[in-house]
Order: sequence, then structure tokens, then C-alpha cells
Amino acid sequence: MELFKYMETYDYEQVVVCQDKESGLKAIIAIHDTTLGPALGGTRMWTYESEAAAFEDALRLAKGMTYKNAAAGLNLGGGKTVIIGDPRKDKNEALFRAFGRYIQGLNGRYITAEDVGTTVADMDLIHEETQYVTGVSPAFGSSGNPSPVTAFGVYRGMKAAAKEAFGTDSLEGKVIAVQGVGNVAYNLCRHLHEEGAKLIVTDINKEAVNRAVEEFGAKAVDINDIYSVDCDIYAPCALGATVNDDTIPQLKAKVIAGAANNQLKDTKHGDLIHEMGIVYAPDYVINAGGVINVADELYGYNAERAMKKVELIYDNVAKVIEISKRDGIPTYVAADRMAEERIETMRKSRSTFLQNGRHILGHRR
Ligand SMILES: NC(=O)c1ccc[n+]([C@@H]2O[C@H](COP(=O)([O-])OP(=O)(O)OC[C@H]3O[C@@H](n4cnc5c(N)ncnc54)[C@H](O)[C@@H]3O)[C@@H](O)[C@H]2O)c1
Ligand SMILES: CC(C)C[C@H](N)C(=O)O
Repeated sequence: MELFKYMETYDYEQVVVCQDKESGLKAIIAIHDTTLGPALGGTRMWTYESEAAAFEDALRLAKGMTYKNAAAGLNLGGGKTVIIGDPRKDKNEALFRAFGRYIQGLNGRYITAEDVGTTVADMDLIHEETQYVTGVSPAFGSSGNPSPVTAFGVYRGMKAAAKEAFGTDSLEGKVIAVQGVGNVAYNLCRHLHEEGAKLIVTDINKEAVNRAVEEFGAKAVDINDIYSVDCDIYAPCALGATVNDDTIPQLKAKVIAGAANNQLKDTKHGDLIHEMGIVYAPDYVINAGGVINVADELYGYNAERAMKKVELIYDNVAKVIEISKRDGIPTYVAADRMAEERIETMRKSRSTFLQNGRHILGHRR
């Protein structure tokens, strides 16, 4: 990857590479755009095939957060971190504290939270070193684990997409294929089960599958079979790029609505599913519940206020579908336009001079 060329093409502001030999920390903090406010986005810990793959993931996820935060109406920019390592083996106190010090060094340009491979306990360690972390233990007045709230938002957004595809937003009796039953999807399955949906699940982690089978009567399938099962809704809730050339021809679902970030491998796949008449709830619109929840901490956390905002993901998904129908464009394009319009409007309105911080007038005596 030619880093500067990539950054220039997609207009990234900053990439910070962090290394700490003692703890084994190898982290990449990508800040995409801070027009709307400080960049807020989670920290992913994952074993990457190569450094290039880690950079690419950090960059793609950071840009996704710019759009997610903008579309959700938050006054926040987009950023993300990836820590290269195995979350089951490579975590230690020094690693997260070293990482916290790097975040503190950015002086508020970037605020972190949980993502795949990191937990509230990890955020608590980061919090020992910096205030620029959310999703910390409720004991600190924080909002804790964002996953159940993300799940509730996905559930709300899935209902809005179902309304478009099936004429009703009831999920009772609907067959829903859930890929990955981790932190978010476990809670999503609970909502779906309570509403009377029939679940088909898969995961590389057998314990996670067994839990869904036992608690929600889900049917388990092999990881490669989840795309082709007979279902109404496909819910990608593992990692990204699962809507691609190989999987699209297998899909029988009329709706794609799930928690994973970057679900479309490429934009052309969003065009293709649109042409096929599949209702796609854009990933960053439907999975914004977690970031809406942690962002509320910045105002002094109020769970009731945060949940009210998360409920509105139903309306946001419905709005994107409306724009898509009105303008004859795929939903992912409609969502991008909605986010970009907000960023551009704010960028222009901020060109008015405001006396804050150090500037030329600061030299007057
Ligand atoms: N946690 C949040 O609040 C939040 C918010 C927004 C978006 N997301 C996104 O949602 C997705 C899930 O997040 P999470 O926090 O539940 O993560 P998680 O790690 O708890 O769950 C992911 C699950 O997917 C499984 N998995 C991985 N590869 C798989 C594969 N090839 N096939 C089937 N299963 C596979 C894992 O074993 C795991 O159980 C991620 O893409 C994440 O970025 C999470
Ligand atoms: C800020 C976090 C809750 C971020 C979350 N992992 C997301 O992708 O939205």
C-alpha cells in the first residue's frame, strides 16, 4: 500500500503508528476527518496477515466512523485504532496503558472505545492514562459495554428494513441468518427471539453457537453455509466484506441488515444487491447504537437519553431507504450523501473566524 497516496485519495488527516517494545504494543491510530468534532472510534485487536492488512483495516474503519458519526447526527469526527495481536494471548496491562499514553498525546483529537477483540476491562486500563476513552466501567460514571446498545439499534434498523421489504416491521416468524454470534449478535438474537423470529446462526467459536442454540432455539450451520440458507434476512455480525462476488449469488434473503462494519467488499456490491431488489440497511447507519451510547458520556452519561437516540436508528434507516427510492440510487449511496452533506455544511459554516486558542491576535499586548 502506498500510504500517502491512499490517504490523499480518501482525504485522511493523520495516521499515528505506536510501538512499545516492553509491552509488545503495535498499534495504528487512523484519524479520517475531524470536521464535526474529535474523532471517536473503537480499538480493534486482531491478528492480521500482514502489516499492510492492518493499515488497510484501520483506514477503512476510520472512514466508516466519519460517516457513521455524521449520519447519526453526532458532533464527532471519525477515527479508529487497530492493535496488532491476538486478543486471547497478547493482552497485558502495560500494553493498554502504553496505548493510553499515545492517545493522551493526541490531546483529544482521538477518543477510543471498544471494538472487536477489546473489552470494558481494556478500556479501564486505557483510562488509567487518559480521559480520551469511553465505554469504561459504569463505576467511573461511564456507559460500559456498548454491544447490547449496538444490538438494540441493529434490531430497530432491521425492523425498518423489513417494513420496506415485507410491508410490515414485525419480525415474528421471519427466518434470520446471523453470521457471528459474538457480543453484539448474541444480544441481537435475544431481541429477535423475543419477537418470535426463527434464527439460523454460525460462528467460528463453537461455544458462541451452542449458547445461541440453547438459549434461542437457533439452528446452527457451517460457516460457509450461512449465505445460501433459506431465509428472509441475512444479518452479517462478524467481520467485514462478506457481501462480495462469491456470496451475493448464494443469497436468498430479501434484506441485509447486521452489525458488522464495512459489509460491502466494494461499492459495486452495493450496486449489485440494489439491482437484485435486496433491501440493504447501510452498515454504519444501522450499527451506530454503540457509538451513540458512548458519545453520550461526553455530555455526562444518561442512559435514558442515549437509548432514545438509539431508537431513532429505525427512522434513520427508513430515511435512507426513502432517499434511495426517491433518487433511484442504492441505499449505501443515499447514506453516504446524507453523511457528506452534513459534513460539508458544517465545514462551510465553520469558515467564520472564531477567536479560540493561539492565533495571530494572541501576539498583541
Ligand atoms: N461492539 C459494538 O458495539 C459494535 C458497534 C458497531 C459495529 N460493530 C461491529 O459488529 C461486528 C461484531 O462486533 P462484536 O463486538 O460483536 O464482536 P465479537 O468479536 O464479539 O463478535 C464477532 C463474532 O464473529 C465471529 N466470527 C469471526 N469470523 C467469523 C466468520 N468468518 N464466520 C463466522 N463467525 C465469525 C467471532 O468468533 C465472534 O464470535 C464487528 O464487525 C464490529 O466492528 C460492533
Ligand atoms: C465507539 C465504539 C462503540 C465503536 C464501535 N466499535 C463501532 O464500530 O461503532
